[in-house]
Amino acid sequence: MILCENLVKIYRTEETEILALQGLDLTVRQGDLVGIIGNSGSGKSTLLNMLGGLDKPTAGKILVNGQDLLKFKDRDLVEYRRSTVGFVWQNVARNLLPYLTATENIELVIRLKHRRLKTEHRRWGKELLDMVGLSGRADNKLSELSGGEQQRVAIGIALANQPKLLLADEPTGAVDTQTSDQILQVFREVNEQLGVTVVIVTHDMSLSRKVDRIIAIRDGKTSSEFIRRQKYSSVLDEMGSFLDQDSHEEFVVMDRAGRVQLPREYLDSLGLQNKNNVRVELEDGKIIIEPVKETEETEQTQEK
Ligand SMILES: Nc1ncnc2c1ncn2[C@@H]1O[C@H](COP(=O)(O)OP(=O)(O)OP(=O)(O)O)[C@@H](O)[C@H]1O
Repeated sequence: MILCENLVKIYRTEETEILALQGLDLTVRQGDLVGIIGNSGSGKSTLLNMLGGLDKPTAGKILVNGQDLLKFKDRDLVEYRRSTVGFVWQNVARNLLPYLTATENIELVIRLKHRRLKTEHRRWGKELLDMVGLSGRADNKLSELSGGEQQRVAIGIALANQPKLLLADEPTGAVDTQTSDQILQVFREVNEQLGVTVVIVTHDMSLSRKVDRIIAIRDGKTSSEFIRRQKYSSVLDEMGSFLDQDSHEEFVVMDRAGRVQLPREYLDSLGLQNKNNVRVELEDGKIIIEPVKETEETEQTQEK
C-alpha cells in the first residue's frame, strides 16, 4: 500500500533550509494498522502530508496503492485526496461542521464526491455511524457531542468515500486515556471490517504499545520497527503494560544500500555516538559492530 524510498523533504524559507525528511524508507502492506512514533520535529506530520498528497517531497520515491505520487498533476492529486486517502486530525474542527448533525456531516462528504445522495449512500452513512459506535447519536449536532464522540464522527467522515488508506495525525492528542483506548478500538474495527490500511502518527506511547507494528522515526529517517510478539487481540489483558522488550521486538530498518540506523541507547552505551569508524565483523551468522580501540584510532590519525 505504501512504499517510500529515500524520501527527502526540504522546507526552504528565505533565510534557512530545514531538512524535515532525510532519506526515509517505509513499507506498509495493504490491510496493515501501523503506528508511527517519534519526537517532536522528527518529521511525522511531514511524512503524513506527503502520503496524503497535501505536499510534495523534494526527492525520493513515494508510491501509494501502486500510484506514483511524484508523477501526479494537480488534478490527479485532487482525485487522490478525494478517493484514495482519508484523514483524521487531532483538531476535529478540520473534519467537522459543528452546526450539522453526525449524519449530515458524513452525507456532506459523500455529496461532495457524488453530487446526489442516493439511498445506498444514506445506508452507507448509517452503517459507518454504526461501525464507529454512534448510531444512537446520529441526529445530534456535532456541538452536542463529546470530544471522543466527535472524533468518532471524524473517523466516519474520513471513511465516507471508502478510501484505501486512512491517515491519522495525533487522533487521540486531545482526549483522556480511556477515550483514547476507545478511539484506537474504532480504528482497529474499521481496519478489520473494511480492510482499510491505517497509519496513526502519535506521541502517545500508551497508544502505540497497543498497536502490533510501530515504526519509529528519528531525525527524518525511519530508525526502528517494533513488531508485537503476539497479536494485540490476544493480549488485551496486558493493557496496562508499557511498550517494552517483552511485548515488542525491535527491528532496525536497513535500506537497499545496507545502511542501518542503530538505536541511540546502543550507541550511548558503547560510547559510539560521535565515532566515524567502527569495526564490523561477520561471525557465526551474525554481524558484530565494535568500537575501535583508542590506540588504533590514534594510529589511524597519525597515518592520515
Ligand atoms: N511548512 C513548514 N515550513 C518550514 N518548516 C517546516 C514546515 N513544516 C514542518 N517544518 C519543520 O520540519 C521539521 C519536521 O516537522 P514535523 O511537523 O513533520 O515533525 P513532527 O514529528 O510531526 O513534530 P510534532 O510531533 O511536534 O508534530 C521540523 O523541524 C519543523 O519545524
